[in-house]
Amino acid sequence: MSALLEVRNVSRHFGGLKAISGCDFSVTEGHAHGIIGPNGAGKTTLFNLITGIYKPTAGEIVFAGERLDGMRPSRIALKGIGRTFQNIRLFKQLTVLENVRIAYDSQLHYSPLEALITLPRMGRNEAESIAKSSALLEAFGLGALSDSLAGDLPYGLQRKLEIARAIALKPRLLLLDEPAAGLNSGETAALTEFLRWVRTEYKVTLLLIEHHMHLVMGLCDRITVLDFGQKIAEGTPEEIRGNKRVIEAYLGAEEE
Ligand SMILES: Nc1ncnc2c1ncn2[C@@H]1O[C@H](COP(=O)(O)OP(=O)(O)OP(=O)(O)O)[C@@H](O)[C@H]1O
Repeated sequence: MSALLEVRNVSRHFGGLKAISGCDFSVTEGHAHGIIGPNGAGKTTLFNLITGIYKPTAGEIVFAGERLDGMRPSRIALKGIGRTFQNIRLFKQLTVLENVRIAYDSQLHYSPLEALITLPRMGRNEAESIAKSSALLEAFGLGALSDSLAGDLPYGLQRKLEIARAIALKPRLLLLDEPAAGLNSGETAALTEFLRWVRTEYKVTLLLIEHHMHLVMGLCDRITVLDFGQKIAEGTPEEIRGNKRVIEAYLGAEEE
């Protein structure tokens, strides 16, 4: 299987702080790939580099054979990289359906806001975006909640909705920043199954940052471990579980 994403010798410094230093790894198409590491290791910075929020200080980021570094975030999203955030970013005052429609409508030639405000002009496009959004919500088990306000959903379902909105844009690669944050162990187990389903159903490669080891070990084909901005290990869940440097990095973090 080929590499869908290649991070080549990437660094990002903030003044004197080396948030990411000479980081090298690749994500195989079809895999679920985990990024783990203690707090402040540089995981979110890495996501911000891949999605174009930050430009690398050095190095290259290649997606499907094309250099991404230097491209604007909106272009990178159109290339097929979706993302969910550590702190869920939904439009909480809009309904569940509207949250997904915004994703579909953003692919049309008018602005998402226009799409929601000037409804009579939309005609066929409107009907189509509602139908597609409704079908996606049904598939995600959120169909019955279409008319609820997103902000009224329990936390776990808000996470699911954020993933649905990302999937609406048909990404080839989906970046998930701590998808199990704030979930209990039962909910985390359900999320693990759910992400497995998402990967297969929508043929999407997953790259996820996560602290819940059950999820990482249960879902990921490969894991990259960061500490102080550097890759300290990479391998299968079994290899990572027994890696001395990884154990030391985590024990060090616990002692602090
Ligand atoms: N925009 C920024 N300006 C200055 N420093 C930053 C910036 N973004 C991140 N950093 C620093 O870079 C380092 C890595 O931060 P980052 O958020 O990437 O870590 P993380 O591994 O995602 O941590 P956590 O698990 O706590 O989310 C930290 O020391 C952080 O303070």
